[in-house]
Amino acid sequence: MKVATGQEMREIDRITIEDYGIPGLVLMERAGLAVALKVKEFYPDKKIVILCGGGNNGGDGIVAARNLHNWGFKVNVLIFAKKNALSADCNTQYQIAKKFGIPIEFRDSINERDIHGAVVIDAIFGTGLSRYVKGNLIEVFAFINASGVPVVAVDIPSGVSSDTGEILGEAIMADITVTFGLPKVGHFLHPGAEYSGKLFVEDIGFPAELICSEVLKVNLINSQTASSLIPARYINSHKGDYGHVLVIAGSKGKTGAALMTAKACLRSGSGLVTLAVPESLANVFQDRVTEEMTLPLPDDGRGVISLKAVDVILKFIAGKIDAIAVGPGIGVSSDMERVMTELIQKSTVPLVIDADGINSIAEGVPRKILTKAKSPVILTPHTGEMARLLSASSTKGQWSMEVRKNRIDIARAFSKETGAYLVLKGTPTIVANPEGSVFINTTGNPGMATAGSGDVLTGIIASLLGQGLNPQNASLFGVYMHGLAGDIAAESIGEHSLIASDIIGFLPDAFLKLQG
Ligand SMILES: NC(=O)C1=CN([C@@H]2O[C@H](COP(=O)(O)OP(=O)(O)OC[C@H]3O[C@@H](n4cnc5c(N)ncnc54)[C@H](O)[C@@H]3O)[C@@H](O)[C@H]2O)[C@@H](O)CC1
Ligand SMILES: [K+]
Repeated sequence: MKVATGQEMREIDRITIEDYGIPGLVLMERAGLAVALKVKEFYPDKKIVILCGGGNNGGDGIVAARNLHNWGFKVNVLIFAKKNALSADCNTQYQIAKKFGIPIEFRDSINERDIHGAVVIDAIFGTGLSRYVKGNLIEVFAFINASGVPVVAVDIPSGVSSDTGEILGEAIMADITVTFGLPKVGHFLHPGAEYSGKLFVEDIGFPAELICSEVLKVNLINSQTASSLIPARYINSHKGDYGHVLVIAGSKGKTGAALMTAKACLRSGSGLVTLAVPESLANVFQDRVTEEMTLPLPDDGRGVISLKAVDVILKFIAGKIDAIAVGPGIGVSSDMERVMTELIQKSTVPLVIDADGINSIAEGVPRKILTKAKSPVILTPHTGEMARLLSASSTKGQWSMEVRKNRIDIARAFSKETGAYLVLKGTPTIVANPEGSVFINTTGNPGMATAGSGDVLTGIIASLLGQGLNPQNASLFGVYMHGLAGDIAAESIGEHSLIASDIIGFLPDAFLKLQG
């Protein structure tokens, strides 16, 4: 499913009205009706207070009020705008609502009596929010939030930026948001996602070719996306048909990361997994692996692989390996930086680069090297690693803030610049491809913020690459399944106790759930 920015949605509104000839008032009728129906479904016996702005979001609110009034609900409309400053369509709805005898007041404040025992419909600002909320509206929004009344937001909670999910000054916290045509980016990025509550996307008649248009570059990764990407299993097949993944991971003190990456590969369907580890630790691994094979790599004597490992790896992968995962727990050294430089330029199979693999690039390899990659590369940084990739160390703090605030733009720009696919882990995880499209994941929970969670994701994505999914699909399906397994784990054992091996443990349930 596509996701729109505020500006894209306004353009869809405009084309629908001007080029297709559907009047704005018709769209507004359907929008307001959709909201009223949701209110009736969720709050059938309540008094309803509709807070409206003077724009078209307010117009939707007045239509909702009229329908609810017509169905016998007790409704009150409070308009937070000047009477002479209503948009044309909002004013039309205001005039109609007056004829229906609906109580309407123009206000600049609100009190306990207004909302006591009521459900509030928030129709103050929608996609037209263009600046910080100021003055008395700050108090109105804060008062609604503190009151604890149920809130249904029209299109997007007032005060939330449709483009970034930022709170512009203050915002109303909704239990339910009813949006139209397409979800907006601000519904999924934080804190907008928390403010939106449960989201419903209602069809109000926008032309399908507009809301499915390739011009829209932000997409959602949901169960439909994932269902369409499940790698096939064939009756007449053998392990060689499901890919052989080489996991290059682990160093002294960080053996668990390597093992989890390899295990996640196997649990995601790989036919064969070889774990390449520093040779001084080979015995440690030998004792702990079960289904995996091991490949000892020359190391520097301190349990971190040395530059000589490159030749061993390149020789090993020739004609035998389908994908490589490199980085979990591997350590950072000047040799590792050179190993990464060589691998990126010489690997004949796709690479998933994570953790210390990313840190090595950030520390000592100009990221330009990624444009010289011989095979597709997927990077899977978390916020801190992304900041490191983008910054000189002196500006790391500033970049961390930037990555937190601007996840979509940062991911998109990096992928376009380097030609690498980017999986920017976080809440939510964003996938970006070099053509400028981005994908927002919808699974996952705070319980997954735990050591090793990223190593598991790396293993899943590498496994999918090995099974023949292209880098984009392996990333999309991988992040969805990782989050789904985490969600099932959280349902079963709670978020607090969730550890990374639980995510691996619940991968089978995730596959079963997706397959219905
Ligand atoms: N014809 C259309 O374009 C349709 C629009 N729809 C609804 O209309 C909404 C968009 O309508 P509008 O573009 O009129 O915009 P809004 O109704 O979201 O708000 C615009 C008004 O708020 C003012 N404003 C913006 N930020 C402010 C701030 N921080 N403080 C004070 N005032 C501020 C603007 O100057 C403008 O007067 C959508 O979210 C949706 O609910 C739907 O009815 C479907 C059709
Ligand atoms: K709103």
